Amino acid sequence: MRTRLCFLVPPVHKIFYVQRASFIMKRKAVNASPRKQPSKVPKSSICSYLSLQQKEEHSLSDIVKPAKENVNQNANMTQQTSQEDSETSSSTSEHSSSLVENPNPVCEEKLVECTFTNVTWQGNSRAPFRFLADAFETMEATTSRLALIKILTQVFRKIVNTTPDDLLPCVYLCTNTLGPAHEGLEFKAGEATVLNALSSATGNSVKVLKERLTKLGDIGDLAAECRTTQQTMFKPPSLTIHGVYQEFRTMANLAGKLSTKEREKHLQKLLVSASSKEAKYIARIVLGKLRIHIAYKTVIVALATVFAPCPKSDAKTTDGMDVILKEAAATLNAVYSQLPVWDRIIPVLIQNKSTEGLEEQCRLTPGVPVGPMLAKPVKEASDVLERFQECSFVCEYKYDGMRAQIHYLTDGNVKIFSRNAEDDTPKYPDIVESIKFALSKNNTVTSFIIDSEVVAYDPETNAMKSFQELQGRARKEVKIEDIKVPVCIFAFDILFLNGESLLKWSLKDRREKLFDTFSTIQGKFQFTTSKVFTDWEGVDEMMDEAIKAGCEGLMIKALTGEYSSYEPCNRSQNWLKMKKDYMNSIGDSLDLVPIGAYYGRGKRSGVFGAFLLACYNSETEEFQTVCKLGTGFSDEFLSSITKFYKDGHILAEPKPYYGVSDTPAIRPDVWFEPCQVWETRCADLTMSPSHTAAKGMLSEEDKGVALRFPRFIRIREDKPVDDATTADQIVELYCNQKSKM
Ligand SMILES: Nc1ncnc2c1ncn2[C@@H]1O[C@H](COP(=O)(O)OP(=O)(O)OP(=O)(O)O)[C@@H](O)[C@H]1O
Repeated sequence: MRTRLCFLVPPVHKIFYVQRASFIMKRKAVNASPRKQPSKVPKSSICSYLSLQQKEEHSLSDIVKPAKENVNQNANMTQQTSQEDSETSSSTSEHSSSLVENPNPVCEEKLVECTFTNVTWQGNSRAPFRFLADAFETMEATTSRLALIKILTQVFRKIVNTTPDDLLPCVYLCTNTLGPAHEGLEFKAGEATVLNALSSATGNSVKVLKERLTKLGDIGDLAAECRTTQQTMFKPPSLTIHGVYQEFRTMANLAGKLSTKEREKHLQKLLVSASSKEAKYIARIVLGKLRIHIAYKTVIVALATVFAPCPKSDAKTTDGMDVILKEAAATLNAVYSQLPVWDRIIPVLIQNKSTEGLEEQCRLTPGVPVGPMLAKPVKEASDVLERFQECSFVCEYKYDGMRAQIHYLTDGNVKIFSRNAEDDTPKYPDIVESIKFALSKNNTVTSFIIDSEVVAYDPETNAMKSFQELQGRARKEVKIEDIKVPVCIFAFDILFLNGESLLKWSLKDRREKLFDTFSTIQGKFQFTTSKVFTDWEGVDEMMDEAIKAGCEGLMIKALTGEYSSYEPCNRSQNWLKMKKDYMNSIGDSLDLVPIGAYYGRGKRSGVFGAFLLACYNSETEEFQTVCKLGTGFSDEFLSSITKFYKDGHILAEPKPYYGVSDTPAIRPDVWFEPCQVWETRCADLTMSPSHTAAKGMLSEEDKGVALRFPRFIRIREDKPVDDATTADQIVELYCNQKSKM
């Protein structure tokens, strides 16, 4: 993917290395400064682990150093990270002539020591949580991606070698999740629950704890501090990885009036048994703020390293291993994007002792949402034609609604999943009904997965309604008779039919299958309006028609050939999106997170008048500022948003993971919790000394990127904050814009 990017935008290749260099510098700065590490942001979408090749392409051989070398490394790995980073590019050639050992412990059948801890255990007991807490502590102090992968690989390898049953809970705890996204199991505990539990476990009053928390700024540090001062009469039983995970699941499953109190008791029990370090990470996990800098992609690479197939003896060179590791990571990546359920994948890995055979055993399954394919923005005909010169392409209306992946299960059940794998079925009983009608003439269908956009629709005028209308629809346990905002499904793809995955089929064949399988029902179930093209003739007219019909623009997709398969979770050039509004601007809107606000004056006095917006840097896990936003708001919006933030989303201090410059004009009057994503449009992007977005990733290293003439469009309720526009995307938009000037 990166290669394609480099091809289209040559400077980006350089940017990547500038980025790495600046990252090393930043690492040094972090070591030198007392400023806290950026913390993990809440809830990752299932897409966030992708683009593996983008940044790890040249790094895998570094992980495959001989085990002995790993063991002898200085235990304080964190101090070495910047050096390791700078050595990375030469590591392949350094080792290419020597034989390397396979990192797969199952192949080599030997125990591998961990450099970050001396905690050990036997195969007949459970893995101690202390082991994981040691790993978390080391990872927290590490920002080098390679070092993080190494530590995590050691963690997984050690567990696979001793108590493989602990691998599944370990993976969930490392990703700060309790189960697959579509199960929707959440911790359901806020700061108050943790403070109450800490108070009961340590004897400190909640008031004292709160005051201390304001000083420390981190609930984990508070929990660790409390444990250090707490004396216990009897030594409580040690915590295990499995035990902690099970306790968390029990807490999450509690429901009803007394559940909050019950949850506190469970948490108290854990905290009483925890050491200082364990308490720190327990408190953080419960609040979804683990702060160990790992995303799904790190987990995938680490697991792939542990379960890479054994090399044939002639492939035991670093280069040979590099290929094996990349393939293993690609396999695991592909499997996870089709079946994002560790409970299904990890037992197969353990049983097969390899990633081999995984694709056959872990397949796309109706009932489990697939990571949706995403699109890249384009703004000119030449971009499209350059991409699709060898094949015909289809233009479809880009509807302004919400993504819906609709599954039909063999037991006749229908499930509807959002873009973030949330189960939206209770929200759309009308869609369930429409699907059954659309299928009614075809009794050969036993199961399917289709991709579609749900749009608010007026059945009387047969017109589409705005996205805002759709957002106004009730969300929970909706009854058909209560529905006030009818919707129409616009189906555009089919991924699975009657037990067979169609992902690898060409879009042309998938569309034929889609049209053959379903009957349309006006205003309830329709196919996207689409036309096939081989050149630009007629595309502009179609764009005008789409806008007139109330759509955002066009989606442009390859019909045949290598670019036409369905790529779960991938935002590639295989799908292009073109929005009329942006054709004269940067090509796309941005989804940004408000992290602060400025009090309004004059007409806006009494409400916030402007906001400080940030993009998300997934590498450093920081929110980096990109503009002050003061236009595009209605008076009602400003009143309601002011109320929303004042009702419990204002912070006393900026989060340690907010990247904000010292420019006084940028400092907001109040800081916000990062809890919303706002779609924002702008005229163009410019380098700025006042903003920090993508700072160090472009040629002017001391400047960030800023939006010029930003304008608020709407709140993106379907996006979690770590799904906001990333610093990488900002760089790409900036470079695309520059190359067109
Ligand atoms: N015909 C269509 N084909 C595919 N996606 C469509 C279509 N019509 C509307 N969409 C919507 O457009 C989105 C594709 O744009 P993109 O992949 O960039 O998602 P996004 O980040 O949510 O961006 P955007 O803000 O443009 O919706 C899809 O997620 C889907 O919800």
